[in-house]
Amino acid sequence: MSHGWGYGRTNGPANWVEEFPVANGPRQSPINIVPNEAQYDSSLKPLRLKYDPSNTMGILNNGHSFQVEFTDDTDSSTLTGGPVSGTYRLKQFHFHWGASDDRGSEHTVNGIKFPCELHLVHWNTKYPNFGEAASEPDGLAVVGVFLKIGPANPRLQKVLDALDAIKAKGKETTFSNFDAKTLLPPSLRYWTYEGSLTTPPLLESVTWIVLKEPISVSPAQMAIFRKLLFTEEEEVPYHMVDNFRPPQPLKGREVRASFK
Ligand SMILES: NCCOCCOCCNC(=O)c1ccc(S(N)(=O)=O)cc1
Ligand SMILES: [Zn+2]
Repeated sequence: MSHGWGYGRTNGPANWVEEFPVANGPRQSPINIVPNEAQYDSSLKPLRLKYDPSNTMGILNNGHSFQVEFTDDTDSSTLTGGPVSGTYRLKQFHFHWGASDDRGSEHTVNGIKFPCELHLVHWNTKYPNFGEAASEPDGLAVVGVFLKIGPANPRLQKVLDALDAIKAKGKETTFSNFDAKTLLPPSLRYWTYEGSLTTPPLLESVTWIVLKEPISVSPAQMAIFRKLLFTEEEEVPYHMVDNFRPPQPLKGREVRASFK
């Protein structure tokens, strides 16, 4: 690709393989989840998410999405249980969304796209830091949460209210004391499979944990996501929309369910 990767016609998901050949690898993400083909695994443990709001560091527009970042120098915000062994620390959460409510999620369920998908990114503390963990097959665990059109979500609104300050690529602002648990649905029932980062470098280091129950987002709230820009302040502005990779081949992988 002549310029950095993105979601455009010349630098989007179909082009990523040119610079990142792992794009055609055996454990790429996202995938289409077919609930009837998921194997219930009674040995899967309940997911344990413990998030400390005081770990919230800030919020950043990185030109591909926006992310809320957490300090990860202690075990105060962690994922344990579920399909993983050991302790994984929360590093950031971010979203993927569409230009309209008919698309936007990365994972799909029976081919159904949701308007938005939340990713809570955690790294395995058996490795010294996120960067090292990201290149290990058991290095990362990402919790995916679907957002479905419905009533406005007041907990999500706290995040959306910060977006005015980070409209352009590279902008970041203070954001503190946010409890990421408030973005989770009541049920933590999940599907899990071995996959990858869904953006370059597409590293095959992610244990995916996709929650079955969506959280709500209103059309007006979706419009706020779409005011963000892929571009820097002085550039010709392009709205940050359709920043999702489509589902990738399963290549024989098993998708397990934590529920019957
Ligand atoms: N710099 C040393 C190696 O860095 C590891 C690669 O990470 C580069 C930044 N990308 C991410 O952190 C990153 C994190 C999560 C997801 S996703 N959408 O799969 O949840 C995609 C990308
Ligand atoms: Zn993501």
